[in-house]
Amino acid sequence: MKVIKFGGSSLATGSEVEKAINIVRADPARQVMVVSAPGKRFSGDVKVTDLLSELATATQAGQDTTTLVEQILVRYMTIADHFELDGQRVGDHFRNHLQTIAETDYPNSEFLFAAFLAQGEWMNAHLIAQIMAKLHLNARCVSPADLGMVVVGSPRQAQLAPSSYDRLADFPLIPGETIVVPGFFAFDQQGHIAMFARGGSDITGAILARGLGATLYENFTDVSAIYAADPHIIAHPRPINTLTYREMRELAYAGFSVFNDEAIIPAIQGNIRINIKNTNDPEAPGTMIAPTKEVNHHHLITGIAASDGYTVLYIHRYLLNREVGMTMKILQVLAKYHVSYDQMPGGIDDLSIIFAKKHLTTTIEAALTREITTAVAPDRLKWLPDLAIVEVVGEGLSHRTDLIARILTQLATVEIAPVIISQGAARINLTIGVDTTQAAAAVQALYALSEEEK
Ligand SMILES: Nc1ncnc2c1ncn2[C@@H]1O[C@H](COP(=O)(O)OP(=O)(O)O)[C@@H](O)[C@H]1O
Ligand SMILES: N[C@@H](CC(=O)OP(=O)(O)O)C(=O)O
Repeated sequence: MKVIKFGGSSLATGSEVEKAINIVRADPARQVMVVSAPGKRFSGDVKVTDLLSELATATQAGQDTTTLVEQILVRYMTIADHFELDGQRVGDHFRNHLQTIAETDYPNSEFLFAAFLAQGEWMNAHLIAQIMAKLHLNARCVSPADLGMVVVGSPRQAQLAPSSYDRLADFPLIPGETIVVPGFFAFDQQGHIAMFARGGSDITGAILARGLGATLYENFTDVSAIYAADPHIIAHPRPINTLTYREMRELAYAGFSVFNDEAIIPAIQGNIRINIKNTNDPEAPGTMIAPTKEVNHHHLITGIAASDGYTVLYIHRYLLNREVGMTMKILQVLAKYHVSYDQMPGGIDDLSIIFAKKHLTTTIEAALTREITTAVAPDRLKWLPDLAIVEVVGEGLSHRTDLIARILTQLATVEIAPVIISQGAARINLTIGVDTTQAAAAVQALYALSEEEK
């Protein structure tokens, strides 16, 4: 059995949904179809999930939401029309459904927000199951709750409760039948909707692949492969045949938005290979994400990713490394404000804590400055805003002693002086912090190096 997930970029229009359904019917092993909400139809278009985010905000503010609701519904009605389903009926059904969502009481605004955002996937899964039934395919929509998925934690960034896997293992898949499952959300113990992180339909697919014992997790999107660099930064970058889980996780974390970084974890736990493929070119082999691979000696650097939106807190104090418990005191302050950090490189007298900006506010920054100053009395403490992380990734990075030197020299040739450099003992990635304005230039320079480095 295979789990097959289609991203919003593959389900934005009726003709794309048709391609997706044809891909599912081409292989009877594709018994579990996970769907996202309709994505952008053209550059500048708005994803349904983003429209739902606006709807949540407008509903909370007590504004008139009629136009916004119709803007969302027309996306589904157009897809229904493509298959000669009654678009008006689909629209009426979903309008009532969104009305119910708006009238429900939620424990707080976070739950309300999650409940609204989840509806993009909910409506798409219901519509696609109806379309498949009209096409005389044996398909039905199954909710994450019916599968036994239960989530815990923040309603906007939920995690699967591990006990879900016991229930998933007992879910009876029927030979010859495809279940259509909405991605991106599930319910908590109290029955409230909670969503995974944005891009989280990939996570649902990976959970189902592990929990239902799939032989393969196929992830269909709008590119024919994962490329060695973001195609928005490099024109026609080199496609990658195989990535290891570790490589994918590092690259996804640092900007390869084609696959969600959290979604690799269930695949690792279940030892399930992931095949990224193109809905518009389903015969192309795509990229395989696997536990191990043969190192490509022509390209020891597998990929280069960049992501902006980071801030560094730099703390300097002489003999910092001698004082037992110093780091713990800093971490206690972070824990008090529920702030997680991304990385913490350091020297003998200083520490640099890298935060994703989305985890900070000006109030939190001020509180951290105040309390860390009290806790460890630094000689110097300063915030360095506007950091981008450039991640150079490859299982082969340790195969040449001069590779790290060449990476840094290459950056120097384009006059980029890294703010931060960090390499873990696994030696599969080099993290380079640069000013946000230099991120694209750094990727271009390092991609050129990865092409010439033999
Ligand atoms: N290294 C990369 N290789 C391929 N695509 C990438 C890469 N980095 C970023 N992307 C972008 O990821 C997009 C696919 O992700 P996304 O739009 O989230 O798809 P989906 O809606 O199918 O989940 C591609 O269209 C491409 O612009
Ligand atoms: N629709 C959700 C979940 C998702 O995974 O979407 P996509 O598959 O289009 O990246 C989002 O936009 O975050």
